Amino acid sequence: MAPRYYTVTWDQLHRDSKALAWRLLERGPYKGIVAITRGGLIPAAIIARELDCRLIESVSIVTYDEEKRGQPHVAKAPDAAGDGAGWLIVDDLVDTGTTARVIRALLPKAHFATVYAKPAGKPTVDTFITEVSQDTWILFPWDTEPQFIAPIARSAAQ
Ligand SMILES: O=P(O)(O)OC[C@H]1O[C@H](OP(=O)(O)OP(=O)(O)O)[C@H](O)[C@@H]1O
Ligand code: HPA
Ligand SMILES: [Mg+2]
Repeated sequence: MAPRYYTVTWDQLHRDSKALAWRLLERGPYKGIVAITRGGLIPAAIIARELDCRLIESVSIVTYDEEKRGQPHVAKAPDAAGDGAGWLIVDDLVDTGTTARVIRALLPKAHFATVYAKPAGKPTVDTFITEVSQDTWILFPWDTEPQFIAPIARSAAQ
């Protein structure tokens, strides 16, 4: 069966990331933010701006090739952040929780936040904003572009 899609625009991503920043504010301050590249980079930048945090660390974990899941691979481990105490980890979403489990093993004491969460990944995340069903693929603005779509009447006639 073709996957369902949930399209996120830049504007929506900005608003949802700001909503996450509001929720995280009461738990702070944080020593710094660990962005999980690449998907966590833009939410992390928005949250860092709102929390007035200028220390940003990155971790690169590669789990997917487009929509196909593989074995998680740590392409870049954190340089600072120790065991994660006082640090905030930010990613765009948790899906199966595979990436989250790897980052939690690296930084067990950090607070882990994502903008979006699917049910299977929910137990691995401390704070998130919007839940999306497991059979839905989230289309982020950096993976899409606006294009011509035929009128409904024309596509329905085919
Ligand atoms: O909960 P999971 O099933 O692990 O899925 C979530 C992870 O998958 C995506 O990253 P991806 O591996 O596609 O790399 P990217 O961020 O560089 O696009 C997404 O950005 C999360 O990091
Ligand atoms: O639903 C998703 N959208 C984009 N990237 C992802 N990586 C895992 N799940 C997803
Ligand atoms: Mg990612």
